[in-house]
Amino acid sequence: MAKNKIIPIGADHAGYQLKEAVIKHFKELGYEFKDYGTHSEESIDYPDYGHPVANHVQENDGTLGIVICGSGNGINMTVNKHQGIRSALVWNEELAELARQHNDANIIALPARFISTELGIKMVEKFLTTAFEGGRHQNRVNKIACG
Ligand SMILES: O=C(CO)[C@H](O)[C@H](O)[C@H](O)COP(=O)(O)O
Repeated sequence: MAKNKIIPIGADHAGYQLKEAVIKHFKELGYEFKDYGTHSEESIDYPDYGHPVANHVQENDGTLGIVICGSGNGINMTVNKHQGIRSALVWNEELAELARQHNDANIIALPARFISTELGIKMVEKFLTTAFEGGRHQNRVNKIACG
């Protein structure tokens, strides 16, 4: 994704520290973020921080977003309720790459309590720098949408 596109990011309290680390690392590389919170480790509800990221991606074509919670599941389920959102919960670099190459994922969901900061950053890097392959995958992606 082009560095001049703003990356929406949101996390719950379990993902707060990783969110801060991701923003710091990628800002140093020239990326820009819209940080939808949360802004501390005080306990909150992940949907309140996932929905704004999904809305942002829906409203800005070609944008890639990042969501983080403890397991990654709750916030991943939240954003995937939005039309046109394809969020992938990833556990290693190859899955982050495949989510872009094969699924044209537009949000990456990270399980902060189960991965290192270093791995989280590596997966985000793969996600942001890998293109959708199209071809046979385009037809499949088209068939994901329903309703
Ligand atoms: O949504 C989740 C589970 O699917 C996340 O892992 C949350 O971060 C987790 O449930 C938060 O748990 P806590 O005990 O309230 O900190």
